[in-house]
Amino acid sequence: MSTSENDASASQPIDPAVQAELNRLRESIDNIDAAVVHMLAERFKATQQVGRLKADHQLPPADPARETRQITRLRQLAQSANLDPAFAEKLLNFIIAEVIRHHERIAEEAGGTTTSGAQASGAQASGA
Ligand SMILES: C=C(O[C@@H]1C=C(C(=O)O)C=C[C@H]1O)C(=O)O
Repeated sequence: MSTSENDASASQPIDPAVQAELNRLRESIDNIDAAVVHMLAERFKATQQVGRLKADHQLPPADPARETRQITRLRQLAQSANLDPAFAEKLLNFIIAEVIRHHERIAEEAGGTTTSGAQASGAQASGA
């Protein structure tokens, strides 16, 4: 899509008031995106520690019962925040699948088992 009518920068100038509003909203989006990145980084720091703890004590990388509780809770939070619960569930499954990969790698490096259990891939299979 090189010269599309959908490309605002390629069409006629934008009304300055509209441009100002767009800029204001985009600043807010940029701040939110930065917060999401920082919060995810903190979450992964915590999950890496969980991964090391599990590897040290020969616990499996995935905990499907915990995942089920989290998904239930997150769907409820999403609903009360007017966010699509299905989207919230997909996002959490996507993140958890990555965490489990990290835990498997940590266990492998520690010389432990890589089996994460039948439901461990449930996070991946159910939409991530
Ligand atoms: C972080 C953990 O390990 C895995 C990852 C989870 C997560 O990212 O929230 C939840 C459950 C586990 O499958 C944990 O057991 O708490």
